[in-house]
Amino acid sequence: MQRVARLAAHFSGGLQEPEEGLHAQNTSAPGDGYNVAVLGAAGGIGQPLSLLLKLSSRVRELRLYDVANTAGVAGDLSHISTAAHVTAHTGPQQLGDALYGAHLVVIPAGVPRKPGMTRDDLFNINAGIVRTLVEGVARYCPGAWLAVISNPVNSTVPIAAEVLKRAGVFNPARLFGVTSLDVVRAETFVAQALGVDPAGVHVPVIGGHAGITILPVLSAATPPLALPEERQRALMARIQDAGTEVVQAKAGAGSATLSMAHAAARFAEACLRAMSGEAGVVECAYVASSLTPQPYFASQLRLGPAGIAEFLPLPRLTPLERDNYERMQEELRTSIQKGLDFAARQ
Ligand SMILES: NC(=O)C1=CN([C@@H]2O[C@H](COP(=O)(O)OP(=O)(O)OC[C@H]3O[C@@H](n4cnc5c(N)ncnc54)[C@H](O)[C@@H]3O)[C@@H](O)[C@H]2O)C=CC1
Ligand SMILES: O=C([O-])CC(=O)C(=O)O
Repeated sequence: MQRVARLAAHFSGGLQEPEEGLHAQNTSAPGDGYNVAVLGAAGGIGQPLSLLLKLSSRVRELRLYDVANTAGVAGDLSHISTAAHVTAHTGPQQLGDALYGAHLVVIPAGVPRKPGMTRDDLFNINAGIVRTLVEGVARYCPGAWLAVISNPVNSTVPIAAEVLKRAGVFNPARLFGVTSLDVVRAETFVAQALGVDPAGVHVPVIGGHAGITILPVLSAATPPLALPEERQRALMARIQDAGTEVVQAKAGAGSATLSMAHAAARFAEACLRAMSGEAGVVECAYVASSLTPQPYFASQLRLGPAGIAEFLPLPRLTPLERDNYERMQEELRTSIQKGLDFAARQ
């Protein structure tokens, strides 16, 4: 706790611009792996995500943070014979130790949907959780890459950005809303339609992470997909409603956790590969963007050692996709503004 006490004392006057040395503490690229913190690690997503990260040879330290039950999850995972060293951190007093020196922070903390709810119905609880955790990121690991899973992603990412801006440490190249599950689902359902192995399928998904803001660009799928328009519509709707499909199947016991853990682990691994200098890492994520009229938008990104290295141009859209793109604008704008308004009130 000593190192955190020192930092906490440094910032005791509130969130201030950290010293140059603090920015530097988590921007190096060590040869022996990276420190990854999972905030919300004891939850439905957090546990299987932490398991998958424990299996990654790129992870040096796996810091598990939650408000309860972290010790049990960490003790359990720590018996797995892989190199990643697992530590447990419970409650706000231990957030600093979980975050200090982290290269990548993944946030699945927050409440999930029940049947009949929209993702936006989670805003009132999750907005505050994300704000508090990102204040910790700003304070203890301001240079870390930050991947936000907590819903509603369309609003929680703008909140995270505002918190980081207020602390003077916002780096738009390193803040991501995780939309990989939409890509994973699109790949799965397109592979089923094509009758091929999903491993060889690629589908960009752009926009946001709720309902019609999820736009799978089926016309840009590889291998190409030639479906009548009615089947295309049905496939788009299935991908857009896939989260709800799981919420209903779980009947009150939560939302997607296992597929989400896989998707988040895939995204985290891509971040670590890019950090370590691997070329050609491309992922979709919801980020601060100037590709469209909305200040946040999910699109294909080339990741490099310092974060987003390039925004790939949006794929050419068919009239059906263009119509969906136009219809999503108002919902995306409203969700982003809701996040900005929340952050401004604090
Ligand atoms: N981006 C995406 O594609 C997806 C996002 N989600 C979202 O992920 C979030 C988590 O879902 P689940 O893991 O299923 O929920 P869960 O309820 O099973 O787990 C959430 C965990 O967060 C912890 N938590 C609550 N407040 C916290 C705080 N202040 N600090 C640290 N930890 C805290 C809880 O103790 C719990 O362990 C939900 O908001 C859900 O909507 C879920 C699936 C896909
Ligand atoms: O649907 C939900 O509430 C969880 C989620 O974001 C998803 O599964 O895509």
